[in-house]
Amino acid sequence: MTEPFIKICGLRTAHDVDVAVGAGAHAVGFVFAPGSPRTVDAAAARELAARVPAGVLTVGVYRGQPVGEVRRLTEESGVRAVQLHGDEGPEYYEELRAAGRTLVRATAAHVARCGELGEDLLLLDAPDPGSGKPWNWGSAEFTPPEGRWLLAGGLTPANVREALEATGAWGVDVSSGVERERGVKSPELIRAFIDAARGTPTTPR
Ligand SMILES: O=C(O)c1ccccc1N[C@@H]1O[C@H](COP(=O)(O)O)[C@@H](O)[C@H]1O
Repeated sequence: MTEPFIKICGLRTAHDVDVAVGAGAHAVGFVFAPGSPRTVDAAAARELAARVPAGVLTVGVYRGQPVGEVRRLTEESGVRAVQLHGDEGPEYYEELRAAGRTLVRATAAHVARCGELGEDLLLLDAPDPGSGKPWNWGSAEFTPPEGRWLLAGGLTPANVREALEATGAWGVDVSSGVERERGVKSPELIRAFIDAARGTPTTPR
């Protein structure tokens, strides 16, 4: 199995960003969706994103927000990718594509293949994103989509490897499973998650 793409989401402190990047995350996420314990504003995200090297993707996370608001927060923060957790249609995706962003479509629905709405990456998530609750990715009824897709929803250092092997996902995304309390990241769990996703034993650092 090749190394999976690993995104650590819901980061709010410079230290957590440095830990995730230093441990080998391929992407880091900043939540702009209102009502989350992880929500940051554009100015805070801009400072955090400025710490991230060019080879690591910065992602703004949105849920059901008007496209103008998504464009504004994305431009003000400088994040390179947009992750959409709503029921946006192809025109919405097209407008953001024209603005030059990488597009991540997040959904709990069955999707046959990545790219149907013009997205670059598909993210299959639980119905209640960011809740830490898993879904039935391990069941016989789940048919993985074609193309590049990320698995999220209730992943932890203890189950991420099994999840990757069971589903064949191209990558994984996590928030709750690397927190010591809701909205507060644990550097140790971030490192353990990345090591586990890669299939390497965790070493104390
Ligand atoms: O993290 C949030 O609070 C959030 C809020 C609104 C939309 C998406 C959100 N996070 C996404 O949810 C999954 C992580 O889920 P879990 O906590 O690991 O179960 C991931 O895709 C985040 O980007």
